[in-house]
Amino acid sequence: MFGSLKKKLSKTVSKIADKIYSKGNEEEKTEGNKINKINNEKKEILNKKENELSEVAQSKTEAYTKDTGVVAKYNAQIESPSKLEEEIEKKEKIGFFDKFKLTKTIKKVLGKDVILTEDDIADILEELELELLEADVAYDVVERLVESLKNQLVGTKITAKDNPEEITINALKNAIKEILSQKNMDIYELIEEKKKSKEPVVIVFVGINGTGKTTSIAKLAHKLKNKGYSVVLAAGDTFRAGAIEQLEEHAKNIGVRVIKHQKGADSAAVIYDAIQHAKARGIDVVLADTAGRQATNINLMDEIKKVVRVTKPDLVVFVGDSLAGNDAINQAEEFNNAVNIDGVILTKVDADAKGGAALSIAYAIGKPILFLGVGQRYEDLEEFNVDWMVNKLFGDEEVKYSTEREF
Ligand SMILES: Nc1nc2c(ncn2[C@@H]2O[C@H](COP(=O)(O)OP(=O)(O)OP(=O)(O)O)[C@@H](O)[C@H]2O)c(=O)[nH]1
Repeated sequence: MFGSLKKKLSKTVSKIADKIYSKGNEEEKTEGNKINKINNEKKEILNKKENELSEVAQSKTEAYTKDTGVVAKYNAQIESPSKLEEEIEKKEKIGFFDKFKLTKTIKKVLGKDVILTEDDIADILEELELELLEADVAYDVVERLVESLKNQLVGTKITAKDNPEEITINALKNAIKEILSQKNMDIYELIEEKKKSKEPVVIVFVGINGTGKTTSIAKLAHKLKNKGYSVVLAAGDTFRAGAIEQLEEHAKNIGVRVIKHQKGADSAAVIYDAIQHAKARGIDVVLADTAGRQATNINLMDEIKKVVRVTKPDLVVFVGDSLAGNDAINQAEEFNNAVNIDGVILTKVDADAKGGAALSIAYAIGKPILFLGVGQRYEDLEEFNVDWMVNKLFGDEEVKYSTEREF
């Protein structure tokens, strides 16, 4: 899952890390040259001073040949180089502060401290932009991600003790967390809340044809039932041939009831009846299917507005097909404008190598992804949260999903 996105992000990590190392080496190389230069200069000074001193000592010796004590002093100086060096350092005022500066320079040079400039990573970020667009990540999301990466990396000091790969991965993780920072929604909390007032939670599923609404309803019913909640389904897709029978098949497999009318009946009426049924029997959750519709079809969009107006659901969930990439994002925006989506279920993520929709859809409409459809079995519905996504994108394990079909 998210295979190609994962590869693209790890490529960026290694490119930026390489840039940090090479810049550090450059600095180290430059600093290395500086050290050699300083050492050579020092050697020259030492040699010059040594010659000077020996001339002085020579002339002194001549002048004071009588006084051997003095000669011994000068000889002693020439004999002990460290003493000589001290003498020279005093003379050439290398002294403590100069020494410290020298050490400091050496420290900076040896410390490989690196501060990335915008130019250092401009090409890498440009390449990342293209790669993300290729993975169907929405343009605004790509811009936001790259901007965040730049703000975190440019101008920040990276020292020898830092690990450039770690620095870059953390910056990318932060950028992705920023993009997926929509307020999360805990469906179980909502159910517990409504149970207190003996009211069912009503969830209406909307989306275009074939995205996986009916299937996702069945998977969620399966999940809720396993968590001990009672569920009833509303066959609100009275339009598509076979939709009611498909939902009945799922209901039978999972062991829940379906409230249905005949084909062509009013969708809002079916859902309304299912709500009354749930209230009368103290059922916890009503999951309402609706007919798939193109967001561009004004009449069908008016119908879904009526369904929401009449049934007043607790949640309107948009079901998007991750394989549709940017189209899924555009559809989510259209439905959100029409009926104010509360959350998203993104289906067929198991079959979606790109992964761009998962990164973009929540950002595009400012609403959280609630679940991901990851296969064709009833348990193939993953609860979505940011850390889970980040772990999938940067974790080591290769996630393999079963290709079994249960429906
Ligand atoms: N691999 C995979 N297939 C899925 C997933 N979710 C749904 N599908 C398949 O997608 C196809 C369409 O699913 P439906 O639930 O019938 O879609 P729908 O939105 O109800 O379709 P309409 O009733 O036409 O609106 C079916 O073959 C499902 O098995 C998923 O997460 N992974």
